[in-house]
Amino acid sequence: MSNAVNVDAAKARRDSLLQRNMLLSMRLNHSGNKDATHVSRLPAEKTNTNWRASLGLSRRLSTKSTSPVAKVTTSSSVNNKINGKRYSPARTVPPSHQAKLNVKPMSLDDFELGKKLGKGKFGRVYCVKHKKTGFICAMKVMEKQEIVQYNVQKQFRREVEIQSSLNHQNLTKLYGYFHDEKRVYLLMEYSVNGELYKLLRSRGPLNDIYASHYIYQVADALDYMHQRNIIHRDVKPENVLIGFDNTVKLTDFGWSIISPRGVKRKTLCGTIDYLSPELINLKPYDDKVDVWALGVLAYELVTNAPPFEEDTKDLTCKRIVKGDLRFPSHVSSDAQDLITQLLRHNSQDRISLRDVKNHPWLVKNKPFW
Ligand SMILES: Nc1ncnc2c1ncn2[C@@H]1O[C@H](COP(=O)(O)OP(=O)(O)OP(=O)(O)O)[C@@H](O)[C@H]1O
Repeated sequence: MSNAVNVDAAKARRDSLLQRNMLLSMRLNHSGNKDATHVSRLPAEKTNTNWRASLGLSRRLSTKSTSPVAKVTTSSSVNNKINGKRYSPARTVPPSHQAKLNVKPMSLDDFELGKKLGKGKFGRVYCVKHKKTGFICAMKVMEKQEIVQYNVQKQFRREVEIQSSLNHQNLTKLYGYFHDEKRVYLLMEYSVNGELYKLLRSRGPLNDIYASHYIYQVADALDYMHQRNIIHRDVKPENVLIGFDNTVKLTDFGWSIISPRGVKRKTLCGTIDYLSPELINLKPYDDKVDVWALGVLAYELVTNAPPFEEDTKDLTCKRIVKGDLRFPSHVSSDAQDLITQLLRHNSQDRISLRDVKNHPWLVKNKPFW
């Protein structure tokens, strides 16, 4: 079998949506969990909805003078309060102001299309150049019809709102979006070296210097998100992109959720190999599911395979719940110590993200990053 076929097969196994639905149907067969049902609604009934209204996205644009690409905003604020303040990721510029600012809405004509960077479930991603300024970014192109057909308007809207509200060096920035009759275009920060997943498949396992550097950055990004009461819920190497100088960017906020502290959630999500015991057991959960996933990621970086991988998903789930964690002998004792502290069965016993950043495995390797 060729390497490409191997990579595709491995990737298919890890496909979040398929796994979620598979696990969900396993679950529904014996538990009928109400909170999980929304992830199984594929494909949807709706096809001729007013797509913009149904996505909750505005046609209006706003500008930010510091960015060469006009900042585009969503019309609706998220109906959540964080620490007593209303969470409003992006403001809408009233039409009257736009007239005064003479803002011209962006369109595809403003960009020169470059290399295709990849293809996701709901679109293709290209490297593009903003013609007027030469600004390079990644453009995700999605068919409106597919968004509505697969009933992912809500997920898409939340992804846009959350991603545009985040500003951290290790999170892929969303600069803005625009649309035409058929498609929606998202403009994002471009990561030149692609997915960590592909790097692992071609060059893994990574040595402690690279692995600890990547784990530090993802921990810092998650810490930033959790401080804003946002849980990522889909941390895995496919969702970590690599930029220049080994800077990594956590990406794909399709399963991210705003979850005020103290409020536990129940929706099932994530990729099987990265699911925490509380998710598998359908227990209420909080941001500690990301801490668990960080432990799985650290293990995968230093061994090239997730810690509980088995031939069937059922067996994988059983090993996760049992906490059957074993290390190959080449994994350093410091790495083992951190991973063990991240992969504690009881979520409250897991190491905090702040302590992750001060763990000896990271501190000792830091001078070599
Ligand atoms: N900002 C970016 N910079 C560089 N490459 C990117 C960027 N965003 C996406 N890509 C590449 O494009 C591919 C497709 O990305 P996309 O976000 O559409 O889908 P995905 O993450 O594979 O999966 P999903 O459909 O589950 O969201 C990715 O696998 C990645 O290689």
